[in-house]
Order: sequence, then structure tokens, then C-alpha cells
Amino acid sequence: MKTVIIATKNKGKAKEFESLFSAKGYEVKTLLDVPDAPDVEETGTTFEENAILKAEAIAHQLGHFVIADDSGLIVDALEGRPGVYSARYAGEAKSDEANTEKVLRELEGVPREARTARFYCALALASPNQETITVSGTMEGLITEQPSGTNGFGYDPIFFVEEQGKTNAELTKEEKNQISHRANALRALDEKLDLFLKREEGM
Ligand SMILES: O=P(O)(O)OP(=O)(O)OP(=O)(O)OC[C@H]1O[C@@H](n2cnc3c(O)ncnc32)[C@H](O)[C@@H]1O
Ligand SMILES: [Mg+2]
Repeated sequence: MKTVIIATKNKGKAKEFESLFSAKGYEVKTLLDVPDAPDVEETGTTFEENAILKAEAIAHQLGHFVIADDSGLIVDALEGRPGVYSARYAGEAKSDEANTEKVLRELEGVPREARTARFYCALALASPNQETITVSGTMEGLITEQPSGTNGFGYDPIFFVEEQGKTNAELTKEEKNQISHRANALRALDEKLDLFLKREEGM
């Protein structure tokens, strides 16, 4: 089986990449399987920049091609916050609960029609041998007034998808993986990934 390494320490992302890639016949490894993987500082001002920083640092360290994911929630009424600061929005502890509570608090009194938001996912594919490739994907939704559902991770319990009439955390893993920003970004990577891997084999 072909293996792909995802440069992430986020368990929620790791699980999603496992199902998304197993459908393509790949086995997934993440930095959760690499005990001494460095923490890469996310100093970029865009998701793409941060994805490139993580992918290139880890590809260099492992001497192998890797995919990194930088993603987050963009809330219109908050001028795009939490954005690239999504993981640490309520502090360094990176608590999903504290982060969602902070967004809900900041949106108190904001009417439904003004609670529009989107998830954004930038993926970077990097190798010591080739130029880095980036792609992105989004998904649209509304921020609820309270959390609902236990599936998924991060901001999923407060992200309502109108077409499904459910929050992301009420969708099954399979349902989310059809429509998520991560799935959409991976679709954009599909063709480029094959070409990239072919070139990798020739090196
Ligand atoms: O950098 P890595 O190790 O991949 O893990 P991280 O959790 O720090 O990941 P990011 O820097 O990309 O921050 C993304 C944050 O955005 C949120 N997020 C991203 N994708 C999400 C999704 O599909 N559902 C809910 N929240 C998501 C979640 O809070 C993440 O912690
Ligand atoms: Mg991070």
C-alpha cells in the first residue's frame, strides 16, 4: 500500500485524512506517529504561507514528501477572525471548547443572517526534491447560538451547514468528508498529487 505523511499533530485532522486517503488506496501517517517531530512555528499571515512552512520544514526533516494542512474558521461579523489564529484563538492551550465559546461570546446579539462563516483549508505538498504545490478548499455555513453534536473536532459543533440542516458535528464522518473544506482542497490536489508522486518515483 502507498503511504502518505501528513505533517499534522491534530487528531481530528489525522482521522479525516485517514478516511479521505484510504478511499484512494493510501495509508496515512501523521506526526502523531513521529514522536520527536518538531513544532513548526506558524508565523505566516495566510493559511497558504503556514501550510508551506509546516510542509517544507517536515519534508526537510524527514527527507520525504509530506502534505501539511493549515485551516481555520473565517467569521464575517468578526472581520475574518479567528482566521489563521483558529487553533489558539482562546489561548495557547488550543482548547476546542474555549475557542468555540469565545466565538459564541463575540457573536452574542448578532442576528442569524449576519452569522455567515466559512472554513478554509490550504494544503501544501512539499518534498526535498521538488517545488512545493499549494491548493485550497472552502465550505460555507452559519455560526449557531450554541454548540450541537459530538462528531468532528474544533469549531464543528457551532458550524451549521444549511443544505444538511445540521452542524458539522452532527454530520457523520462520511457526510462531512463529502463536503468539507478539507475534502474540497484534496479534490483540487488530486491530479497534481499523481503527477508529483510520479516525479518523486523518478528521483
Ligand atoms: O498545525 P497542525 O499540527 O496541523 O494542527 P492545528 O490544530 O494547530 O491546526 P491549524 O494550525 O491548521 O489550526 C486549525 C484550527 O482550525 C480549526 N479547524 C480546522 N479544520 C476544522 C474542521 O474541519 N472542523 C472544525 N474546526 C476546524 C481547528 O480549531 C484547528 O485547530
Ligand atoms: Mg497549527
